[in-house]
Amino acid sequence: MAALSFIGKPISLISHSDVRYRGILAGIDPAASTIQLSNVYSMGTESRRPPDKFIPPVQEPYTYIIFRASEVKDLAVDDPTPRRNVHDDPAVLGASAPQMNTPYPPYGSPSYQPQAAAVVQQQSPAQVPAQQSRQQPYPARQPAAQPSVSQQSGSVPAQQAQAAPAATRSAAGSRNGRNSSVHTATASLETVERALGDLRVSNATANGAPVHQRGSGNAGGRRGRGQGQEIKAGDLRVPSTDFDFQSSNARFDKAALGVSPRGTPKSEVSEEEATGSSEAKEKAKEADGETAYNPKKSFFDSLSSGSNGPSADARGGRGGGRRGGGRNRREEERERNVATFGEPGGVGLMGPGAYVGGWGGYGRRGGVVGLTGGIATGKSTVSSLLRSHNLPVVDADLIAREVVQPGTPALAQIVKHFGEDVLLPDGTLDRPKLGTIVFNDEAKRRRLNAIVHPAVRREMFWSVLRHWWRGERICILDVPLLVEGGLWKFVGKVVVVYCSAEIELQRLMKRDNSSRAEAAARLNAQLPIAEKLQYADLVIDNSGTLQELESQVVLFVQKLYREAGWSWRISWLFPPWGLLSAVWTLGWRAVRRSQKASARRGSRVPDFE
Ligand SMILES: CC(C)(COP(=O)(O)OP(=O)(O)OC[C@H]1O[C@@H](n2cnc3c(N)ncnc32)[C@H](O)[C@@H]1O)[C@@H](O)C(=O)NCCC(=O)NCCS
Ligand SMILES: Nc1ncnc2c1ncn2[C@@H]1O[C@H](COP(=O)(O)OP(=O)(O)OP(=O)(O)O)[C@@H](O)[C@H]1O
Repeated sequence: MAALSFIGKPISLISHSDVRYRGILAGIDPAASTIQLSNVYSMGTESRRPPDKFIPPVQEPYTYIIFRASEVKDLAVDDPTPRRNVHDDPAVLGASAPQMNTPYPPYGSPSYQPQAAAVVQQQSPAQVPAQQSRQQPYPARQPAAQPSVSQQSGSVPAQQAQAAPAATRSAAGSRNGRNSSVHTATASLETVERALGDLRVSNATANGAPVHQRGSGNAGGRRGRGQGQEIKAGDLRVPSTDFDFQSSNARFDKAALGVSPRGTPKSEVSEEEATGSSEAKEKAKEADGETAYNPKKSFFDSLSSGSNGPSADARGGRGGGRRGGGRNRREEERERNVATFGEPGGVGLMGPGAYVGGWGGYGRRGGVVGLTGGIATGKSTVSSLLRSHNLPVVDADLIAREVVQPGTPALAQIVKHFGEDVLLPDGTLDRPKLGTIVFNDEAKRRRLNAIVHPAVRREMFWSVLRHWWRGERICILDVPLLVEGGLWKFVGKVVVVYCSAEIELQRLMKRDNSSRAEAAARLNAQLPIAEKLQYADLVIDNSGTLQELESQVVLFVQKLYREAGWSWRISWLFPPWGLLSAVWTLGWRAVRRSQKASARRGSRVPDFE
């Protein structure tokens, strides 16, 4: 877990071939014993090798490279300062435009492979159309051809390239022995994790910050993670002191990923697009090329005040699909929610302003909490835990099932666009069949989204209002596409349930009993988890055991309740106050976002963009 805390940090990695790579730590896969970096620059051998064995740097960044841990010689967390432009460096003759918004590309694409044996897979962004790279962060197939040294030789003359750039201090440090941030990863991922774990401890101590003991404490970095290695129930210690989420989140350094939150989410298409009018198609094109947030397509901006909710008997649905157990659980939870909060449709007096106002008074401090993550990172598991702590959860997946029950307008639209074939004999939606269609065809998925999402939004809106009306001070929105749909801007907190893409894939395959290709198709339909981290106010790291997850959730709940305090009551009793504070909250968040964005612009380390 300690090593994972460096996800999102700039890393310098030296392979046994003496090539140094700089990139953002995007994942560590204990099963495959690999380390993934994104936005990677190959710095070449610099002066670690004699001139006749010199390998020059490559100017173009690679969207990602996966390294064999056993072939990693040195690993360092790069000091982001000084912030230099590559053009300031005498070694650099020229450079491509900084890479923005480049998540993991498809593993299966034909790609050039760097020479170092440490490299398992890599992808040059130039070879991946922006949209494709966005859409296919995870491989459905195995990697392409092996490295070619000649291809790697960049246009930088050896002599110039040999002058080690100033920004490569940590690697230089490793050459000259060791600087404080360099650790040797001799032969295993465990060692890499330990090195990072030790580094974390030493950094915290050096900064005067307390070294936080959580669960199994720093030993977490040393124990084998995941892969069924469970800690005994008796080993689980829930600390009585408050968990320092702030410093925990600081470890998931969003800015270090170098992708502006404004730039990444892919907006959803409108209902018009589903009908395929030319104007709508134009809009869809814009959406594809669009990098900035588009309020017209954001979640709440397209809210309708009319309820289009499902009939009471819509609940329950087929449930099964490919993950029957999970769905049954959701349905049971839904039953409990209904028992507690009643059927949808009761509250109709307040518009969206009141909704935000109702929650906005403590939006910053809890209120409506957006829970998201990648597919199968554990959102539902976290939701269940939150419910067991009596927190109300509005589940977008569940609502998405309700709004397509027989007799609903959304189902009629689906049949119109996808044909009767997507119906089962009993008239319900054949979810696995539709899933196979839409997760392998982006246009069709967007069309489905355009049909289903507006109905989901409306229902979620009313659902949250009901919770507020009933005096719930906290409401969790479990929305897989929170970031993609733009809703993240309208919640008080964004909580991302994280695990590495590989763990995600493994859990998805296991849960759905699906092939790697099927699972990858689903995973690729979403923004990569590493990118979602950038939107997080809090990260729940679900890379470890369920017990570890549970202890994080316990602390998270304590924090939520404490932060919610009492001030929410004012908003509840006096809605205009709620409205005002909502405006304040949203304004405050917008200012924070733009401050962060300009800070990022001002302090950009081009190598990591
Ligand atoms: C395609 C459908 C019929 C497949 O149903 P199935 O029962 O196999 O999957 P289920 O609905 O349980 O979804 C499982 C997970 O897939 C992911 N997912 C679902 N839909 C989408 C989508 N349109 N885009 C990206 N990821 C999606 C989410 O992480 C979700 O948690 C169904 O997912 C669907 O109707 N999707 C469109 C509605 C939607 O976007 N739902 C997500 C929350 S609003
Ligand atoms: N810490 C863990 N260790 C092992 N398995 C886990 C852990 N957390 C979750 N799982 C399992 O991983 C699978 C995915 O979890 P879950 O269904 O909660 O994910 P999700 O994010 O809600 O998925 P989706 O996006 O499809 O809704 C489930 O089978 C769950 O039991």
